Amino acid sequence: MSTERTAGGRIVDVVAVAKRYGPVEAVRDVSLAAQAGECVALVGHNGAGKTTLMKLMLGLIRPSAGRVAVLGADPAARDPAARRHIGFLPENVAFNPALTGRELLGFYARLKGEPAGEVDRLLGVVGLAEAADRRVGTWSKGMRQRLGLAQALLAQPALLLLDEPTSGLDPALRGSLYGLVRSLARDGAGVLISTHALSELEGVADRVVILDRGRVLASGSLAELRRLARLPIRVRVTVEEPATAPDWLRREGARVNGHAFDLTCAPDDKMALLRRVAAGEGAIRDVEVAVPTVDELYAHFLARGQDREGLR
Ligand SMILES: Nc1ncnc2c1ncn2[C@@H]1O[C@H](COP(=O)(O)OP(=O)(O)OP(=O)(O)O)[C@@H](O)[C@H]1O
Repeated sequence: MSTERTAGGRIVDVVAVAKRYGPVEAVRDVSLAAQAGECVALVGHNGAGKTTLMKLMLGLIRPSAGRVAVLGADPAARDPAARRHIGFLPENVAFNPALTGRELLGFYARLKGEPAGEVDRLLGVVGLAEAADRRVGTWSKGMRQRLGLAQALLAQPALLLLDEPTSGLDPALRGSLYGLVRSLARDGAGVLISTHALSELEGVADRVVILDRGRVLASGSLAELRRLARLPIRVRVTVEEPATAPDWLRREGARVNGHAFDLTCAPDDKMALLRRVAAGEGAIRDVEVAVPTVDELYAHFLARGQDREGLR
């Protein structure tokens, strides 16, 4: 196994990078890093700059400003040995439909100098062993996507770049793909995933980088982003009898569903509020606490970014 996978080793370093295509600033002053064993997600709407960042990490394009290092080297230096350590699943995987899964993966394995045994192993890893000898033209989108993932996993890459790997997959297939991603990260790979959907990333991404029109709006773990956003927490208190509910609850809460009151509070005030609710003893039947969803977090950071640029 390559030394680059030593726990905590820097796999990707993007420092103050800009990329311009003529008048279009696809990426502006972006810095991000991924360590060995870490899964980092690039999240953003269409045109946010996710694919451009992946192309920069693959060395397919060069930055207009700033610096990109992958496994300590310039990815655009065209060193084939360094390229072996990078696995890439493009956004739109296209395979020759007349070939079988085994033939296609065998072709990519030969390109990477991998032994034939790896083909069978990887077809098993992505759950395609049984379909391997059918032409991929007869496969579902999810099966083709998993073949793309198997191709990206050839040669045990130290860095895995997955560009919108779950687009078009049903929830069960998304779950199994993300399960695979987690196990690769546990084995020491650095994984970068791009996606439109922040809500998919709970329990998957160690860190999330939210992008909008080429710049980073926020980055951190989902827990850190929640703390940063300070979005209100919703508390629903159900009482035995509204008429005998504590005075403060009737005053401060919004009555819903006959027997319940909705309250909101800042994250730091949550425990104090729950203590007040608990002091209501017999009058209180139930309490539910709802933290902001990841979609609400995403909307918050997008809106904040647009406010700062005077776009709203
Ligand atoms: N080769 C190119 N020439 C000109 N403009 C480009 C080129 N590639 C990308 N862009 C522009 O750069 C911006 C960022 O594009 P990019 O493909 O990186 O976004 P993305 O976040 O991957 O979007 P999507 O979710 O739609 O794939 C867009 O405005 C896009 O039109």
